Amino acid sequence: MKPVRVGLLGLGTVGTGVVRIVEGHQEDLSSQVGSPITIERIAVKHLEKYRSVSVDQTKLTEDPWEVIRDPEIDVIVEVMGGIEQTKSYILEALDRGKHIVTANKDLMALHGAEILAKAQEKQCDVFYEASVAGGIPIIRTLIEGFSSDRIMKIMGIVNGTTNFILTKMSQEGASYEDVLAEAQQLGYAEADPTSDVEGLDAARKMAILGTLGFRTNVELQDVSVKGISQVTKDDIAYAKRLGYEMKLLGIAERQDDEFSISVQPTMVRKGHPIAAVNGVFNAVYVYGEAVGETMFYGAGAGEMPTATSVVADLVAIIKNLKLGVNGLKAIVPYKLKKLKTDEQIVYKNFILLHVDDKAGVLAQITQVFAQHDVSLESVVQQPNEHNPDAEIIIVTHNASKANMDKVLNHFEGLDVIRRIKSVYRVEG
Ligand SMILES: NC(=O)C1=CN([C@@H]2O[C@H](COP(=O)(O)OP(=O)(O)OC[C@H]3O[C@@H](n4cnc5c(N)ncnc54)[C@H](OP(=O)(O)O)[C@@H]3O)[C@@H](O)[C@H]2O)C=CC1
Ligand SMILES: N[C@@H](CC=O)C(=O)O
Repeated sequence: MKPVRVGLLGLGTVGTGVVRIVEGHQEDLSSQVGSPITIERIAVKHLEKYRSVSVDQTKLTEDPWEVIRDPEIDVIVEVMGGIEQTKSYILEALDRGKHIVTANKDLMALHGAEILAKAQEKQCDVFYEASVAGGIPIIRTLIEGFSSDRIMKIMGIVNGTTNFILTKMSQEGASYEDVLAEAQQLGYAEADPTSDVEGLDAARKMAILGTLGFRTNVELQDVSVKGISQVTKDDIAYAKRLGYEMKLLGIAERQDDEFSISVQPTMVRKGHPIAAVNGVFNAVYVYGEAVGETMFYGAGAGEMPTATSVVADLVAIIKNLKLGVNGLKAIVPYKLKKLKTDEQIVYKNFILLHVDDKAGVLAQITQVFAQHDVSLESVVQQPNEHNPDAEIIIVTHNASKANMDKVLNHFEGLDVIRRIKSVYRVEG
């Protein structure tokens, strides 16, 4: 049995897990695919760096091209990160007939269509299961498991770092900065954690899920994005008091052939299964016209969960090699996309206002909502613990984004409003 030879780009958090699984599960893997799997070359940035897994030093190189151009290598596993330079490695590897596994959502969200088209042209596989929700096999589920259905909604906690931060802030009262440092140390955060906390990482993942779920070409700029860096402990406490959990939620919704897609901190009603997803765990809720509600849950980041998905892709490629069917599974979006307008995007809102503590203010404020056709589920006025202003806490019924924007613009010009303290989407 000729071994299948793998070139690994990156030996950081995920790469280390890949080596551990390929070595630790070798017997089982090779019996599944009918050949041994060997990691032949590994590209790293710093040759001398300490590695927590033992590797033959002669396999290491600081030049990824050496791995890409090695004629002995059949499959490239890219767990290095980066976008433009990494894209050029992948395209050249495909030109050379090598199959690709990647965990790189940045690359796939921005250049997935081009890479998949090249893969099809070269009859190569490009699999990217680990790029969304770490250890949850959601990509294969959307492509294969739901091929018969029409997916109407995908809602996900798809960033482990921010869920870890929000959970620790909510359950332990921990500070944002301390928990972010812990997430970095545990290998959950991106090299630049701004993309986690500002929602970009989740937006890239939602663009991938939207493309596969709605079978259209969702691009990153189609996703409206807001991260968690402005979420305060007070906001989390208000959410809890009202019966919600604060989550960074990606939401992709479709109506007929139009869709909207966003990532934003969202107050999720306790009792919705997604409200109970804590720590580094991710969950993807999928609503299909035929199947109804489904939900997929598991670790969204970290060495071994992510490596599980990477190595599963490797196994799938080798099985295809044996059958001679590589390159057949690239998804080609079949529809032109149509984004919903702000008039068509409808959801409930939580608004916290600091206002003058005097008679008539509440009536003035509720009037603004009525004027812009936004009806209210609940309104509470109470003194503010820390200053002479009063607080008004409002939860709306479903309202269009366009009308809510009008309300908020109107508030900007109202003297009695000291501050629009917080505005969040409400789900569930
Ligand atoms: N961490 C996670 O939980 C998850 C990560 N991902 C994705 O997986 C990929 C890898 O993430 P992760 O393992 O956390 O990242 P790390 O930063 O831990 O590892 C990156 C690895 O790539 C190597 N590397 C970086 N740049 C170069 C370069 N120019 N040439 C050669 N080697 C290079 C580094 O070398 P050296 O070790 O010498 O510094 C390191 O081994 C990213 O795309 C990430 O978004 C996806 C899902 C989950
Ligand atoms: N930084 C990402 C890693 C996995 O994609 C996250 O926290 O989810």
